[in-house]
Amino acid sequence: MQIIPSEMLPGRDEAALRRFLEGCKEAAVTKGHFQIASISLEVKHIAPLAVLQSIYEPEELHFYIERPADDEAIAGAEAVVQARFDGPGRFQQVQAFADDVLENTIVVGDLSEAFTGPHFFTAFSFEDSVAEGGEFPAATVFLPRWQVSRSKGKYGAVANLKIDAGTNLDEAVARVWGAYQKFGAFDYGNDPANDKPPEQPEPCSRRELAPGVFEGAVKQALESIREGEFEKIVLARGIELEADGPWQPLDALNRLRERFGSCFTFSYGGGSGRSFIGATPERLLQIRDGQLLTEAIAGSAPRGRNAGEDAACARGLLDSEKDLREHACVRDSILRRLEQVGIEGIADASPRILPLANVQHLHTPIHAEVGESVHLLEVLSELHPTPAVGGTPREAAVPRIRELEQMDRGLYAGVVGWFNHLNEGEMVVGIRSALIDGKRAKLYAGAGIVEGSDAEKEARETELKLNALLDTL
Ligand SMILES: C=C(O[C@H]1C=CC=C(C(=O)O)[C@@H]1O)C(=O)O
Repeated sequence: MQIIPSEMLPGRDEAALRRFLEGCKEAAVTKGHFQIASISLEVKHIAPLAVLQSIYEPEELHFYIERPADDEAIAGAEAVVQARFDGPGRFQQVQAFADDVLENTIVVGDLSEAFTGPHFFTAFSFEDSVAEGGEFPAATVFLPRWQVSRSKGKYGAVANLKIDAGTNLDEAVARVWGAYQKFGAFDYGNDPANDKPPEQPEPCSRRELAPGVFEGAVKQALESIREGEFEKIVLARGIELEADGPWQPLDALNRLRERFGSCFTFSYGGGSGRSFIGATPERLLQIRDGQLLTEAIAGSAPRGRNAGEDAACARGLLDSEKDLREHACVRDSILRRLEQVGIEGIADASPRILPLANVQHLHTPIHAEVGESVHLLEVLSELHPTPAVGGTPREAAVPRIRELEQMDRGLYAGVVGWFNHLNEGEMVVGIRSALIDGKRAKLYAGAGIVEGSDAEKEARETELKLNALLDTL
């Protein structure tokens, strides 16, 4: 990646922008390869979700992630370059694709703040491969044409353009200049969608994706655990809702982020009119400044109706031998997997409580230092799926999941997130999520099964987890 000194910052005037893009075109001709021109600008207050909503096109790729508690949000829309992969090598393929794009990227602008420069957005399904005709590919990666972000009181906008020998520079300049004017002083009042309150369709039917399967699957899994086939497996159930009108995924997202401020609220649109949205508590991986954060979240209890009942539920969870065992499976597996890629994770010996609006969990944060030689996607490929959504041992448990659940998980319990050229990124686990497709929404929730689990109780737990999305939709 080539970085042009920021004094040459285009966007402050159109002539400088043209000179920068002319340079990119010359590079494209010389190298015989398209160049990505990436322009980063600090802008005045901007609300990434509102901007995304104003440019949202169901047929275009988009990505959004926010954790209100961190005061950070990033949105990207329209793919300037994209790729899809399938199979066990998908993480490596995404990395190779991004490396190739970055080799041919020329960056200019305000690069000192978070979320500046080009960012890649990704979505990985739970399984390595998806069946032909699946709703989303097993791996998608794209570099957006427009990216807007908020990070601790700073706001940024990035435009990425693909420039080759045939690019019409007048059009390219007009496009970026127009976007700069728009994002530089974004006018929320200009969006006709803001004139009326969001319309919320009413769900009119609900059906199980695999009727009558869940509790039987838990019993079968317990049998396999007793026979020593595996120690833990996470089994999920899915429901499909149909509404009297199309769901508005970004309106739903707005409600999710209000309710689940400590969760990662995300939306990924695959360009087929479908959106995968959710509010997940689970960070699979964050790397920034060479520091890695991940966490074990497993073991669940309801929230109480008052402080006393809530504390009693929390105490019950912290004292539950079964939940502690279920949790330890996840923590120990993450530490082992990190070790496989030469990373020493540091974790407390006993978990704490993570309270969410609808449920509470056992939680162990894990942190580590990562050397420059380990790529984020390499760590990701080792970690996914953790036993919080898969099982232990992974090789024995994960292949049984589809057979026991009798449904396709798709992106549920997969991974969504972003990464950049600095080997920084944030990847979260796609649980507490819904796949929205017009009037239809598929919602999934799972529960960890270990010796001592009770099928009925686990079914109730999945109901509690489903509520996160049900209440919102
Ligand atoms: C698989 C899910 O939750 C996982 C994450 C946290 C706690 C879990 C549990 O207690 O079973 C699950 O492992 C889900 O919400 O669909």
